[in-house]
Amino acid sequence: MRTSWADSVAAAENPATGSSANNGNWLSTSGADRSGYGAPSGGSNWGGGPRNDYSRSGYSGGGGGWNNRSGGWDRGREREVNPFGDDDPTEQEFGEQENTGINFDAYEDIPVETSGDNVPPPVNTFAEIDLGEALNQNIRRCKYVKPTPVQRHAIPISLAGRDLMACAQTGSGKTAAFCFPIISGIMKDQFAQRRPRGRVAFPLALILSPTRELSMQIHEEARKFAYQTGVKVVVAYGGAPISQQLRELERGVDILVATPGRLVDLLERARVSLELIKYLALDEADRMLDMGFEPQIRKIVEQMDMPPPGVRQTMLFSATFPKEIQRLASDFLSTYIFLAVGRVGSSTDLIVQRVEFVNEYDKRSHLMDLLHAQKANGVNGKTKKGADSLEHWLCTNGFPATTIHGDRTQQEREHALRSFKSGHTPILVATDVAARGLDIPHVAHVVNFDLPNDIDDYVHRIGRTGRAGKSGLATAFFNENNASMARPLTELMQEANQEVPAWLSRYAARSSYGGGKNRRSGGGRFGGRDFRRDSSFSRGGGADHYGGGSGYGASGGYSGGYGPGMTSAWD
Ligand SMILES: Nc1ncnc2c1ncn2[C@@H]1O[C@H](COP(=O)(O)OP(=O)(O)OP(=O)(O)O)[C@@H](O)[C@H]1O
Repeated sequence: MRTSWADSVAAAENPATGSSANNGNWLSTSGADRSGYGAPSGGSNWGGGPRNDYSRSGYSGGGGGWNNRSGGWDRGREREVNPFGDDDPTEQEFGEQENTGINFDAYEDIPVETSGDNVPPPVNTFAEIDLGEALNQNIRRCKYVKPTPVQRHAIPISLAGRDLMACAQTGSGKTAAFCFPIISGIMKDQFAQRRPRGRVAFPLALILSPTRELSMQIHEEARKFAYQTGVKVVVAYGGAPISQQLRELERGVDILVATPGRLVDLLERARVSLELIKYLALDEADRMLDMGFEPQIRKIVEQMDMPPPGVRQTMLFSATFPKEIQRLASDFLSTYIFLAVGRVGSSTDLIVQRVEFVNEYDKRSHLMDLLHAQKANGVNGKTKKGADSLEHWLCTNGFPATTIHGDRTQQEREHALRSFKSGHTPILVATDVAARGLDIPHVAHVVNFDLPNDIDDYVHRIGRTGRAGKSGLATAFFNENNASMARPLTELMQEANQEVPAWLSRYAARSSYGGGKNRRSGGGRFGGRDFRRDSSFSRGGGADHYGGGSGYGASGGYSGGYGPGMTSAWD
């Protein structure tokens, strides 16, 4: 999969789609391999936490023990395509190569903070968790040697049936952190096999994400994790023919991965019912609850037939969690645990961040210098932008580029992404439609050609590099127009032990926050901090309560080894 350019740069400009900031950024990639392989699991007990079982019509809740669900994946009538693409899955399963290139030790000293009542203790290995043999085998196939910090904490919490708001660095393995408990929960669920099949699909789990490409990616990952478990994963997103998605749904679905718009469409056509949802996961949850998506999410979660909080289990994940969004999100949760793991690649210094002062009219020639330098280093770049013109300009100047933004057709978007991922086109110019979640191996360089207006958007953009323990480089072009970013950028860089140019510090000293968006949501080393810790938080009446600072009682059903109710430790 590697290409002539060892790595590539993707640039993204930001014309319209998606979130608040409509500026550009750049990524770079070189395709190829990932991660490492993990020791086989042992098999201990389930978390056995205080999750309620929900008695719905005909649903008797899950019994104990493993449910082989032999008929689960289309009840044995269809052959499941091997998502690993190797026809002999036993080969390499317990393979020699483990996680080449991955430096997960970089995550070892990441700060972790949890708050809430009776927080289940973290695990150190996958072997400590009984996820079921089929899932364990897939973990080995994925070459995951050991859980990343967010997985170490989030998986036991979710397996114990607890609601969770988890804030963890970009590229740190959040997808698996919510997929594993969902898949193993469904595998254990006796009822799962007895659901009716027909025109209306009744998924047991719903995973929502803000962009089509991210939904596709989560679907691909989840299919790997669920391979041969009997758990069926289906994806539904806009811009693609609905008929095909309907056919897939009719064949049966356990986990539905969807973008909100297409899901609302399916619900309104009465082709999907959320009545049996046991697990709800929102990826990029802060984005899903900002102004752009909140009404659709409320409609899906609160106004259709989904079981309420406390009946279903809800998991919210993102690298950033502003307090005002946490407040909104708490409507969806019941007695939840807040988990914060580090910030960006920041604490681990995985991403080298540079800021250069570049006047608006100089940006293109500056970019050219950057790309030439990168090429000379044997590294290549791709860019994408709401910036077809930037793409065109790059191409005419000898830098093969493609672009992804909301004005392109879905087919064009997918083609651009494939071309960039494979290394065929080494530069991707992108808008914020590609800022979140996309996991493209070997992105060497993210260039913020136009800085966003929101520091959290910056965090997600630069997070397209420096993933899964690898190092990365991010360059931002800064000028007078970005004055409001000076202070949050300076703070973020300081936290991440980055060199802050003196001129940027001077800008920061002069500028004020002006309130709102760019007030840092994190507090220190985290991309978010439990808003319930604020003195202004009212505890009145709601289902949620916050047990900060307390110890754990045996009543939680856990067998020892608990930390304090709120921990702040270097993991
Ligand atoms: N335990 C593990 N061992 C090795 N690699 C892992 C492990 N868990 C996840 N990965 C790999 O790490 C990469 C990043 O994971 P993922 O895309 O889930 O990150 P993320 O936290 O969701 O990032 P973002 O905030 O950008 O959405 C993926 O390529 C994934 O396969």
